[in-house]
Amino acid sequence: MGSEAQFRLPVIDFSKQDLKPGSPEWDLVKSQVRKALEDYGCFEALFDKASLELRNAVFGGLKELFDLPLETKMLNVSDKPSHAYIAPHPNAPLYESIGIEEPNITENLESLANSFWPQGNASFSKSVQSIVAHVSELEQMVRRMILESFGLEKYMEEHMNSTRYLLRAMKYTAPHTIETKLGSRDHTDKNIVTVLCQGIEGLGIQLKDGEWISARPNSLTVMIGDSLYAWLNGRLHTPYHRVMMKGNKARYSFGLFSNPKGGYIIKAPEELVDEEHPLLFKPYDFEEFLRFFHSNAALKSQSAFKTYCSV
Ligand SMILES: O=C(O)CCC(=O)C(=O)O
Ligand SMILES: [Fe+2]
Repeated sequence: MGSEAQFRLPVIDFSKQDLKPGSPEWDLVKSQVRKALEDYGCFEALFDKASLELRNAVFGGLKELFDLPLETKMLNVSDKPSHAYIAPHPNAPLYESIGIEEPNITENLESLANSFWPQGNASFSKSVQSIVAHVSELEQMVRRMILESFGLEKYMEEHMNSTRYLLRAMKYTAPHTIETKLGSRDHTDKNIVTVLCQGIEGLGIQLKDGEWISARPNSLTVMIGDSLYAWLNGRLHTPYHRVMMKGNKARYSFGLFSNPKGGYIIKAPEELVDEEHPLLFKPYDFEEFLRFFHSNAALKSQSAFKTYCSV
């Protein structure tokens, strides 16, 4: 990990002024997105609206957040285990994270800031609100392009309305070592689309041939999760990824995850199922799957997702 030559993810430019559905620029980017997601399951997005200045302001806010006492961070309670505060754990001693549900709703962000800081934290709320607005715009463009590229326009509204966002902020403590240490073990994401933003290097992505490559420091990485893989009946790739750490710098990152809403049944459209492409997954409810994922039964299986809903 770590040498320039390894920064080999496809890079796709979303910063063009007139990137509007139907324009030639849109169609060009759409074909790049489709190809990258078939081959890698992810790509690096260039998106000026989520500027470096704004990202640095967010990372500054996250540092303040993670510097709070443990008892304060534990106040971020949620009935969903993956949405709450996760403290460093013997299996992942460098990692801690905080989930923010529906961060695109201003009141959610403000009530979170109020639970951490007695007077709130206006600059934290403002920068997070702004990055979420831009990154969710990018996420929606990507999904729109994916559906269009498969000729699934008639499902667009249903698909867009069947998800909600989760923002997860992450801190990886510096290991103070020369050799690399595991920050977060290899996994595929369970949701629809993830957009990850890292302040410094550390994110590794596994290629289809098993080789690991690094995402660039300061990059925005867009990747596909298991639920979109299932909905598309396996047409795009879901990449394994992990975080490796070395040296003396703490690493901050955040991910905006589009998650299927509870109660919505994920089922591949009939257009994607035929003799050549038999149905891969039984229709399922994401929140029921999450309950299975956090149960003991899931711990025993290689891939909880496949155990839960493979045909
Ligand atoms: O910190 C990162 O860059 C990766 C985090 C990740 O893979 C996840 O939260 O699912
Ligand atoms: Fe992940």
